[in-house]
Amino acid sequence: MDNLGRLLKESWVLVEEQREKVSGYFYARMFLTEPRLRDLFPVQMAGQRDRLLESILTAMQTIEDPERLDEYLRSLGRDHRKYHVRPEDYDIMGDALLDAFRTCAGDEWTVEYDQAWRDAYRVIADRMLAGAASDDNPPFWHAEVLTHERRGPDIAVFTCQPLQQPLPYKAGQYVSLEAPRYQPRLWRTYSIANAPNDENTLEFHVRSLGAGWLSGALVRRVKPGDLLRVAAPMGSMTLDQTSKRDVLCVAGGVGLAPIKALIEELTRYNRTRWVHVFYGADRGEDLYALAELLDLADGHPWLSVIPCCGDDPEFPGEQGNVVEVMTRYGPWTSHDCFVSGSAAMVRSTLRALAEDEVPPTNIRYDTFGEV
Ligand SMILES: NC(=O)C1=CN([C@@H]2O[C@H](COP(=O)(O)OP(=O)(O)OC[C@H]3O[C@@H](n4cnc5c(N)ncnc54)[C@H](O)[C@@H]3O)[C@@H](O)[C@H]2O)C=CC1
Repeated sequence: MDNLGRLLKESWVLVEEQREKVSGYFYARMFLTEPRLRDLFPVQMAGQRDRLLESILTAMQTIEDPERLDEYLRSLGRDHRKYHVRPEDYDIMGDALLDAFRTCAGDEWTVEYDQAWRDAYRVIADRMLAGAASDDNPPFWHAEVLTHERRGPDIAVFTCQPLQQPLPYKAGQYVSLEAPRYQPRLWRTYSIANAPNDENTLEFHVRSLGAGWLSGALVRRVKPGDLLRVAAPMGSMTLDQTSKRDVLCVAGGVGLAPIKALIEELTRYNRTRWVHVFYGADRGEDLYALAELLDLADGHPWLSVIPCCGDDPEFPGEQGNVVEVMTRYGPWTSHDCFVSGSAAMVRSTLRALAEDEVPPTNIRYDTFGEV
């Protein structure tokens, strides 16, 4: 690791236990300096606070992979066009962030750490600005909800269609969504669950265990005819069409969404690569898209789908969580691996694949900064 990476990681340790304090201080300082920026954020800030730190974490996790970091920051910049952020706002945010770190870290914060974050922030801001400047698409798309289907008490599958122009993306990517009618200015990321198609429709799978926030509205309130806003696509969990390796997909719960998009994409050109999909949920009734997956497997001999349940002894398929089951079928050493689910599930899968000695470059996942 180079010196900058070391300084960032060392200094992060001083603040990581105090994330809430850091983000509280950051937003307070930023809104004090530029009250106009307050209007970009939702009335209730509680669900918003972690977003900034998640992005910083993702950037730090990719710092040793310059190509991935560059693409991540550029797409984050494209995504941030939805806020109508001005270049000078980036300076205000950078000052507020450094101030928050300094205040929360206390005496152990050094001049070296300060300079390291200043340098890193400059790189981050420049790449995000470059990403935003090179994007000819609108800052966000208005999309009309076409279908909305509840699949159990907490899960919905819905489709929408961008109105002004198609939204170009790659299978496996995710976007920020806003439902202005129900939760104005509250943007959250969701993976697109279908491969790009001629009708330009986008499918989403959402689970919400509580009543509040955006997922709650998307599951329980949104209906056909509603308008959503969709920001620029992001994410690196995409297929390399030139790869000859077989494919392993590991999906936990609604983490199936990007995996389903990848499978759809593969059905268009794949003839030669074996594709194994492990799809896990706690109970059989939570495997909300199993029938569709099995239909796809029926039509494509290269595709096998292995459903599993961790908490349903009556389930006729595999028993155990998706990582345990996938491990039983391994090793996966020479596969291209795609992993999607909760942060804990992704972490556990990465550990299992490391034991199989899968090269990290053959593993794709997007965790929105949580792993
Ligand atoms: N691109 C991505 O990575 C995406 C991630 N997600 C995330 O996927 C998650 C899905 O949530 P739910 O549907 O509620 O599913 P869930 O969290 O109930 O988990 C479903 C299954 O995943 C496995 N699993 C979960 N935690 C595990 C662990 N620690 N170790 C081993 N296996 C584990 C188990 O088989 C479990 O039955 C959410 O956190 C969501 O944010 C959703 C869409 C895309």
